Amino acid sequence: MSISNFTFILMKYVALIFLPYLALVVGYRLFLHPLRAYPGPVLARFSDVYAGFYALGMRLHLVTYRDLKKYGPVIRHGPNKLVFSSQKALQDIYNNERVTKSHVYELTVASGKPSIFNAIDRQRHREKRRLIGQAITDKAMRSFEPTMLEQIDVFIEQIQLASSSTSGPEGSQPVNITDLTKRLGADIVGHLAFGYALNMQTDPTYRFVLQGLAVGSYQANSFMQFPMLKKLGLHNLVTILGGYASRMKYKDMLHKMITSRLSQEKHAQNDLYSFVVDHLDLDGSKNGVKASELWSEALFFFPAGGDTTTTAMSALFFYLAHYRDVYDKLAAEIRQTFDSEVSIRGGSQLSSCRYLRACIDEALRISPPVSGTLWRELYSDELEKGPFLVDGHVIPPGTQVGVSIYALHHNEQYFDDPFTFCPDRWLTEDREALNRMTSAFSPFSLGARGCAGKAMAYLEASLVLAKTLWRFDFTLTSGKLGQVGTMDLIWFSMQEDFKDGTLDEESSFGTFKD
Ligand code: HEM
Repeated sequence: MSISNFTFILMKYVALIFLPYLALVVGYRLFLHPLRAYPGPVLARFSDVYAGFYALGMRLHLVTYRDLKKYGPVIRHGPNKLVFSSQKALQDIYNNERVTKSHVYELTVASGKPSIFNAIDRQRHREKRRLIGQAITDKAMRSFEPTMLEQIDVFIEQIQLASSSTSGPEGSQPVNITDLTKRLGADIVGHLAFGYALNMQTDPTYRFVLQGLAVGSYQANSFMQFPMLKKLGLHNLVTILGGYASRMKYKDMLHKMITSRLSQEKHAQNDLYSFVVDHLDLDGSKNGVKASELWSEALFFFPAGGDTTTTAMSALFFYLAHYRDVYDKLAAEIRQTFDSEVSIRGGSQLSSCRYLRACIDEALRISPPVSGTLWRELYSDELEKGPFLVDGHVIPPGTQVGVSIYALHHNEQYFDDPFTFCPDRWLTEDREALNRMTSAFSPFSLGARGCAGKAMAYLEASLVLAKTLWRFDFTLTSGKLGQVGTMDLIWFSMQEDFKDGTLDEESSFGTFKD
């Protein structure tokens, strides 16, 4: 028998077995599955390909928003997935001791060791949270603040340098503020996690890490939506394409950071190591967090604390440049509160800047850095203890549930005119409206798995904004660069839903003047 004949017969038998199997699976998921009555796009009701496709295109949060509008407040967005968009569901899912992160988080575990982010076991997570959380409490932030301020001062100097390097048509050179905030975010986290000066703001040597982080987050997000991608070994492909040299460079950097820290005295830096070293389970007798695990936890700080805060700051600059009235009001508040740039630091004066806080909250609402659906499921030992209820729906065992943060933050039931950047909404005297909004505002998620670094995020964003506005006047760059980051409406026919001026890309250009 020739090879081509053999291949043909093989394919025929594969088709004969595989196609009926596929038909059975699709039929079961559409007509017999416990979630069959929930509406949603047909493809999503029987396959994860739907969510996977949009996750790969980085549009899943927008599509989820559109689908919730189209199909109703609870939709089936995967064979075993339900997405909700109410504040009641938010409480029932995330503020619930019976619920844990979904098994898809296991797909993000690197080198076989779960971190605080992807530890699913209740006890294991509690131990990690108790330990790691110590490095990012309000108290820890007060010790770390001088280091953060030093880095922010470098950031201000970098804006100064970039805007004055050559004169542009408006008298100063346009600056891509997103690039600068990314480097700042990573430098701050490098100090907090490893007590190490990566100096990405001033020296390009370690900037390759930013690209690696972006690929890592993209992969993790895609795998969680479409687990088949990981099963097919896509991550190996990325590693191969990324190349041996960059992997070696990364390992070398990690090695340097760890050995440099270990060569110093335990409490020489205000960093993660110093905050937790006395509580590590050094000999493995207490079943606690071991020294070897600490460095993987530290690595998680880069996406957790770097990427998110950077996105928030980038969004803030974007909206301030687009909403001149907001910009003027904020600049006036900062300049009236502080009489010099050096006096800007954490404390009562900074907290008294209510408009600043309102601007940060509004940016986190309109462009939440974590914008997707954070999947959860019932702990297996809770199955016998009574039904799992979410916003009045009894959730069948094995179902992953979540609330789309982006959709909730743009839900008109909670936020009037949700696509308008309006910090004043947070300063309303109307208690009922304020309570309604706060109940749905969840950029940091909530409950036991909510963000541990909230205090750090607010401190960093407040200091960066206050110092930049104190030193500079900035405007949106004119011409094409001024349009960077604006929503590309071609993707969907939903022009009525999304207004021009909504941040889409993670980039925005501004023109800065002293
Ligand atoms: C604006 C900035 C930030 C936003 C919007 C944000 C948002 C979030 C969200 C939504 C989660 C839950 C993720 C999930 O359930 O899968 C989370 C978890 C976490 N975040 Fe943040 N975050 C921010 C900044 C930070 C910073 C600065 C740190 C400090 C390093 C940090 C540390 C963590 C940690 C350790 C977790 C895991 C918590 C756990 O599972 O116990 N975050 N964050």
